[in-house]
Amino acid sequence: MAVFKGLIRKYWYFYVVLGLVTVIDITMNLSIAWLFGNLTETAVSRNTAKFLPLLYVGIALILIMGINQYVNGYLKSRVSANVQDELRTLTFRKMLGLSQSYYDKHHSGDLLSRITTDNKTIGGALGHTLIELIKNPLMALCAFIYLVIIEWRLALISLLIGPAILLCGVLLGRSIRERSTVSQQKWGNMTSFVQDVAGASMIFKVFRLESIFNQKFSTQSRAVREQEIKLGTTTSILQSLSNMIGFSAFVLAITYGAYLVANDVITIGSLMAFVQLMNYVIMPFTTFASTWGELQISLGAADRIQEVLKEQPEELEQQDSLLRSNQEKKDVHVSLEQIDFAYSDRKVLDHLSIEIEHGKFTAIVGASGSGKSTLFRLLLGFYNPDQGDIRVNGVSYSDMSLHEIRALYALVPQEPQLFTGTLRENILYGNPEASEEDMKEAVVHANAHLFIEQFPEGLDTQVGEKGSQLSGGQRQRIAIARAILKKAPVLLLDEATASLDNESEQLVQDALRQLMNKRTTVAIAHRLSTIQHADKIVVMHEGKIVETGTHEELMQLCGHYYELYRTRQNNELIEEAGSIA
Ligand SMILES: Nc1ncnc2c1ncn2[C@@H]1O[C@H](COP(=O)(O)OP(=O)(O)OP(=O)(O)O)[C@@H](O)[C@H]1O
Repeated sequence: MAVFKGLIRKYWYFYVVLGLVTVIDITMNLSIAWLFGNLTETAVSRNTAKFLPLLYVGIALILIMGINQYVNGYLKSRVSANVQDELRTLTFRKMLGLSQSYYDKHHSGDLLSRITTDNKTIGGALGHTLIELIKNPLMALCAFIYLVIIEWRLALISLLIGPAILLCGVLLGRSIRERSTVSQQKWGNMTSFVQDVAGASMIFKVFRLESIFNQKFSTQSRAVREQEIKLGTTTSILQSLSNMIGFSAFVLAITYGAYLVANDVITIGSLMAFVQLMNYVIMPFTTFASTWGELQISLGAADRIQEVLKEQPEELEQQDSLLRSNQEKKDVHVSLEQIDFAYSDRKVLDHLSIEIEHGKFTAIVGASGSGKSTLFRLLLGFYNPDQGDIRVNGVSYSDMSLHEIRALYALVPQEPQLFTGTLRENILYGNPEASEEDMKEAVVHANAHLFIEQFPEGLDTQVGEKGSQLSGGQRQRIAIARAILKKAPVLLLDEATASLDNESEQLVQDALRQLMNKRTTVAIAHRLSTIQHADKIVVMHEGKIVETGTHEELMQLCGHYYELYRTRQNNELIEEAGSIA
């Protein structure tokens, strides 16, 4: 509801004009009823002189009605488009500010369906349904007053239908809203599934998952269908009850009207005007069912958008940051002190302490699931430690804003994560204000110029969805160029070369060496051959640090690192032999 109220307040002036247009519309409708009555009276009294003036009045009424309806339609679609734009932008902005834990728990497809389908429903409601809900009772009231003037006994019959139809609406409205919310949730699940599958075409083709996915999709689509049928059933019951009540009142009133004409209580002209007016009284009530249903559906959609809007965003800015005033950001020393961290109740990091020294290369190694990526997530401020502290040049993360924390790092993730658009756009995401020279320098340092020069459109080449039109090594080098351009004091590398062949790896390694040169670097490494020259290697095991030292020191210990090194070296040799063969 809060979503609705805010938007109505914002576009109040549209609603005022629409209110005026509605009043003109009602006046025109009542005038048509008056015209019918008069024309009939003229015909009965054979007063042909009145025909022409009445015809002119009719033409004028039709013209005014036409213009008014155009203004009405235009304003409604404008409100609807404005509301949708506003809400979409608001939800998207909110989405960008959501915490990492929100993204961990919610599927992106569900967010997509809220921003698109739910948003459209709300736009329709605020542009159309709401006006109808105001116009219809007003129309019924005015027509009713006119009816009272013509014949109060007939008017009383029409009065019966209002409360009866409203009662049905109230009784069935809640069920419509609930069913539509469930239906939208199921739509969200289905959209998420389609998004997953469409983004993994190579996997479903290679693993021949077509029939399994077909089955899964059919199940989800059926679930949507069944929910929509349930929703349709309830709205149809409401619709048919309203129609039955409305038409019963109509038949009753016409019969009684005919009786009054037969007994010369009212004229035939009054009966004609009455029939028209009765339509205006009944129609709002019969259409009330569908408009009320639409409103309930849009309230369900508003609930789903409200759920996102009321999520607590990350606080990116913070007043009085100690780091800003204290330190020269380029010389960064990061200390992780006795960090404990758990996802829900599963402890992942246990009393973890690491010193990330300025200008040094720190490598993190350890078995899969030992908590290396989680450590990065904490460094980037995606999660707060449950215990312990992270300090930058002695300043605690709790005294820094998230903007400042994230400004400290450039990240080359394991999956390069490019965005649809050109190479240039993707590289500039590292620093949108960078000059053309800086960008080109970053491209050269990342060894990306070697392949970009071969593309006819150079930096303006489209990369495709998530960079699908580039090779793995090319994507990595674009991600490295993006990281170089950020010129952040600390570089985080997450197994950046793990999935590449030897040639690509060599190019990427060269690029990384450029990037790491004299820069504080933390790298998660699977290929231990790439970190032998690291200033410090931290070995993690089940969330704890079990060894720290240089490659030589750790090899002499003959402990975890030694074992890891031997196992991985064997694997790398096997891989190399495989690639040579
Ligand atoms: N968002 C999450 N919610 C709940 N548990 C998670 C989440 N992310 C990771 N985990 C769990 O935390 C543990 C550590 O995961 P993490 O990704 O940090 O390990 P890792 O050392 O980087 O592994 P790998 O080398 O395989 O990438 C794992 O047991 C994993 O299942």
